[in-house]
Amino acid sequence: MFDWFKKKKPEAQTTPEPQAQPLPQAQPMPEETAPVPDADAALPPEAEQETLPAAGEPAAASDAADGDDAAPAAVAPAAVAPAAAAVEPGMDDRPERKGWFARLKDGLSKSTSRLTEGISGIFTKRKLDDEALEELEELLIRADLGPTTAARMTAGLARTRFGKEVSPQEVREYLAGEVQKLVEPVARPLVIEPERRPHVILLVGVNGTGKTTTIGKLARQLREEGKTVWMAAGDTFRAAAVSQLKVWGERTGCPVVAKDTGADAAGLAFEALEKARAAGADVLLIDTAGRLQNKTGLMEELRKIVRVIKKLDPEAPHTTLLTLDATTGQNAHSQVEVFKEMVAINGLVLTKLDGSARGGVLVALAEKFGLPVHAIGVGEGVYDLRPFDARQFARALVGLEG
Ligand SMILES: Nc1nc2c(ncn2[C@@H]2O[C@H](COP(=O)(O)OP(=O)(O)OP(=O)(O)O)[C@@H](O)[C@H]2O)c(=O)[nH]1
Repeated sequence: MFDWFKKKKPEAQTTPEPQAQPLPQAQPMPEETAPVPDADAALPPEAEQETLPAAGEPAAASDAADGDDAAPAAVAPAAVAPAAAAVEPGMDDRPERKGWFARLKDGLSKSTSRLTEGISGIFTKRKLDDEALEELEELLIRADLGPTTAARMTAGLARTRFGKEVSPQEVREYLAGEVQKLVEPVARPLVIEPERRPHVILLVGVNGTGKTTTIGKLARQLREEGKTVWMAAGDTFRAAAVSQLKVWGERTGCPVVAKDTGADAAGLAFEALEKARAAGADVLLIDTAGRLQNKTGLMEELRKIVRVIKKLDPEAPHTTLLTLDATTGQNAHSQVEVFKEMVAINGLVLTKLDGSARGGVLVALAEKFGLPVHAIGVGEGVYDLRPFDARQFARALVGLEG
C-alpha cells in the first residue's frame, strides 16, 4: 500500500516529518468492499458491476436525484480504499518545532507588521485627531478588515480617546479587544452529533483552497477522539484529487470511497453514505470539486450531491463547510457569495493562516456573513488544523502576545 503511495505521490501532498504517533486502530472494512491497492484499478470488472438504487452517471438520462421514478442507471460501484493497517510512518508532525500560536502569528506577520508599524507611525507622540483617525481607518481597510469594520473601530476609539494622547500599545490593545468581540460569535468548534450515523460533512470550496487537506486533518482529529470516519472522493474531476484523498485515508486509517475520474460525484456520495452507514461510521467526509471556472456545472454538481444524499438521510449533509484560503484576502468574500448560492453553507474553515496570510479578512467575513468559523489551517501537516480561538487570533493579528 505504501509502495503505491511512494510511487504516486500526488502533486499537492505534503511530506510531514517521520515521527510516529499512532492513531486508533485502522477501521474494519465491511465484508463486501474490495481493497483497491492502486488508484488506476478503481473500477472492478464489468461482471461485478451492480445496480445502484439511485444516482446515475452524469450522462445517464435518469437522475435519481431529481426525484423521478425512472429506473436508476447501472454504474460501476465505487471502490473503497481500505483503511491502512497502521498509521503511515511520517504522518505525525505532532512534535511541533513551533507552537501553533507562533505559527499563526508568523503567518499573520505580514498583515500584522503592516498594521503595527502603521499604528506606531500614526500614534507615536501624537494626539488622537481627525487626521490620525483617518489614517487608522485607511490602515485597517488595507489590512482587509473591510470598510464597515474599519469605520466602526475608528469611531469607537474616537469616542473615548479623542483629543488625548494615545500610545501605539493602547491602540493595539483596543483593536485586539474590538476584533475579539467581532469574531467571538463566529468562533464555534465543529460539533459532531452522535445521533447521526454518520454525521455527513460536505467540504466545498475553490480548487486549491485546502478542501482535501482539511478533510485529512479533520479525519485525524476525529479518529483521535475515537470516532470512525469514512471519506468520499467526490472531486471526481481530477485524478490527483482522488489519489490525494486516498493518501489521506491511508495516513489516518480511514476508508475512502472512490471512483475513476469523470464518474458521477453524486452517485459516489450516495454510495459512500450507504457504505459508511452500513459500517456504522460516525462521520462521513465528502470531498467535492471546486471548478469555479465552470460555475453552472459546479452548482449543478453540488446541488445534485445534496439532493442525492438527502434520499438516504433527509437531514444530510449535516454540515456544509466552505474552505477559504486566507491568503486570497478580499476574494474570499466573493467565494462565500458564490458558494452560498450553490449550497447551504453553515460553516467556514480558513486555511493557510500560517503563510503570508491576509488574516484581517476573517474579521470582515465574520462581520458580513456571521458564518461560524469552525477551524483554521495553520500549516500543511496533519496536526495543523485548530479550533478558531477568537482571543488568540485577535491578539496575533495586531501583533500582541497571546
Ligand atoms: N500553508 C498551508 N498550506 C495549506 C493549508 N491547507 C492546505 N494547504 C496546502 O494547499 C494546497 C492545496 O490544498 P488542497 O487540500 O489540495 O486543496 P483543494 O481545495 O482540495 O484543491 P484541489 O485538490 O485542487 O481541489 C496543498 O499544497 C496543501 O498542502 C494550510 O492551512 N496552510
